Amino acid sequence: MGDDGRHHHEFRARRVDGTNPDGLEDAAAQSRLTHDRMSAEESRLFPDICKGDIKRHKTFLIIRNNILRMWFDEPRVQLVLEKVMEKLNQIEPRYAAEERVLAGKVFLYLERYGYINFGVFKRITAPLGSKKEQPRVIIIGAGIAGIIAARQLQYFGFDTIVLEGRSRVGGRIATFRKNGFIADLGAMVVTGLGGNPVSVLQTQTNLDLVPVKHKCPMYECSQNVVPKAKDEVVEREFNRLLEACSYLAQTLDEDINGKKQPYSLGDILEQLIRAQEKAVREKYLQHLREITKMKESLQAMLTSMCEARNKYVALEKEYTDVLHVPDNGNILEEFVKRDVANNLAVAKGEYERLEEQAKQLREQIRLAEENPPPRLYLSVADRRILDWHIANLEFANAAPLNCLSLKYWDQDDEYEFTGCHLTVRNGYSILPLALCENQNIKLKRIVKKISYNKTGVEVVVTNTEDPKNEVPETYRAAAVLVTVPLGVLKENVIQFDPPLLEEKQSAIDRLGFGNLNKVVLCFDKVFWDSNHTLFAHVNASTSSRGELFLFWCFTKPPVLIALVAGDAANVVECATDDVIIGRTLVVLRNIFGSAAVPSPKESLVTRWKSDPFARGSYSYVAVGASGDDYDILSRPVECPGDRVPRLYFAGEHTNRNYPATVHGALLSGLREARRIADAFLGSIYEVSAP
Ligand SMILES: Cc1cc2nc3c(=O)[nH]c(=O)nc-3n(C[C@H](O)[C@H](O)[C@H](O)COP(=O)(O)OP(=O)(O)OC[C@H]3O[C@@H](n4cnc5c(N)ncnc54)[C@H](O)[C@@H]3O)c2cc1C
Repeated sequence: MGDDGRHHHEFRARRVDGTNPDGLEDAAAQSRLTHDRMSAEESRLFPDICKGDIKRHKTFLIIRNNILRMWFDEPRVQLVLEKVMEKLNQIEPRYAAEERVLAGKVFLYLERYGYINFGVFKRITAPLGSKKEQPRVIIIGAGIAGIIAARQLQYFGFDTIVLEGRSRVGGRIATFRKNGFIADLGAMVVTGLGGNPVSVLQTQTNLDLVPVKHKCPMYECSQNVVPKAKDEVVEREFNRLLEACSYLAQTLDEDINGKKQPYSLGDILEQLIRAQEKAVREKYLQHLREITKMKESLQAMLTSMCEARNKYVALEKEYTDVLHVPDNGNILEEFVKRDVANNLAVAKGEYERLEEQAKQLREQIRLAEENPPPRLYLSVADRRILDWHIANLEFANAAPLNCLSLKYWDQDDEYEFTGCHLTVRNGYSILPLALCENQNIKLKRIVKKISYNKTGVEVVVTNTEDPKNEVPETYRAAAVLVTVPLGVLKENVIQFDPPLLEEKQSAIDRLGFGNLNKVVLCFDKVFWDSNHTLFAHVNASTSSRGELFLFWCFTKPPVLIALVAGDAANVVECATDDVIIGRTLVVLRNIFGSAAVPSPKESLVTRWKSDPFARGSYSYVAVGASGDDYDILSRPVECPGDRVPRLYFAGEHTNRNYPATVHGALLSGLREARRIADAFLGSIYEVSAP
């Protein structure tokens, strides 16, 4: 998941800004495709076009980009092939039968892959799939991945049933609504709309998105506001440290004595901080040593000056004496006189030279003493601010930095969407609720066992509709799509028969599943600065850095959402609501004054780790894991000798490029719906190579 808007990764994806006049480039970029190049997936699906002449290649891209643009023009209505053909006819009336066939295939490909006709849109035609009898697919979990997959499969003509353990849909999209107050307890931020499939769903469902304002005042434990300049200096230092970590991630040899020894981001960051502290101390000591040396030189110089002065005084006396000797024209006496005068001039010159040198050295000592290098790398106050930035990163990754893989923690960075981060003012749950319409969803069905073989799948659940009489139920289908969170897979609460292969099980064990909690406080009036969407709270110690470190306030009714990240997120799991809410009010009263902060009208504390249907917040690349593990988790499972896989996996933890996010979960659902359709309906769009 992304950051809070305080510090930003560089956007590397193409900006979707509507500057190209025909909108084709934007349409491709919005679909995470390049307008003038076939993707790897397209090259695989259309080998004859990919290897064929440039003209065919161009035709493919024109058709593809135009279809995408037509979809983005009106995503509330199903885009049908007839309309596409009509449009293409206007653009290029000379298209021959060959191009028309191609257009049909491109259309089916875009639809099957979830580039068009996904989400909540008005249906115009019957399903476009094959005419064969449609098989049944069981989807486990009514989170965003499960619901979009079910919806898509239903659109393709499958008979779907969603089994959900909770009494509500949405999974980790969960909105608290009471007495007009709204607060998102799970996902809350849309990390840019450029390239994001959520932008289509926004249009379809009227999600009210508001940009996160970048300005974020930072309060110390007391009422003091951290000066902006100070915050900026420490933030720059934090980014410098991260850059150094990134450099070390590329260069550090993880092979120690022939044994793989992966590093964590946190360990290396702390080592760098310690190295900087040592370097700064070293530099300061060196400075003191240099001053001592200069002072010793000055001392030696003063001794020499003293000697020179004695010599000079003695010569002066000698000279006065020789001057008093009467001039009797004796050449020798004249010679002695001149010799003494000469020596006197030399001695005087030597004394003056030393005097000048001593003056310069004194000046050097003064300057050095007045401009010492810093004694410390970070003052106590600086370290607290740095810890705040670390907590912010721990929030984004839902894990303490010492759990994150140094090498791969940011492996998905290059897929970051463009545009500012936004929050959902009317509550994110609007999205899953809209997607659930006309879906066959069974709530309060806790899946206990999944058996699969060449004939199909069997899913055993506990029906908890009546808590006094929980009954087992069995569902059968041709295939099953498992979208339960990684945390649930890690707990082995679902028994797989036959058990999952070692490769998948070890990827489940390796990938991390973090924690992040929120404290929601609803008030009858605003007492914070309503010009800001966020304000930061700097904790007193490194160990408590993630505790209530950031407050969000963006809904109309006065609601504050405080974040608890890093190690502090797990502390929340074992404390009572009274303790946590009391602690949050103390923090707020320290910042705004006791009189200003009333008692909340409503309050709530999340405990995602203790939630049996989540077991944490979202996935991260743990020490020892890598992006490959997301791919392994996404692979379907085939029974030996079977024609199609029966067991499929979706969810944020199966999306290598977009993990830990709503859009990642959404894209994984679209991906698996396509995979199941390909397996059971056939790959209708494939063009055989010439
Ligand atoms: C606190 C928090 C903040 C977040 N913030 C953001 C954010 O700002 N932006 C963002 O993009 N993402 C954010 N995320 C991540 C985002 O919410 C998830 O990545 C996404 O919602 C996951 O969707 P999913 O369908 O993969 O899983 P889920 O939504 O977890 O769906 C899985 C479903 O499976 C069900 N289930 C579990 N076990 C069983 C069982 N045994 N039987 C039957 N059903 C079962 C669950 O009840 C659940 O409904 C946040 C998550 C959390 C927890």
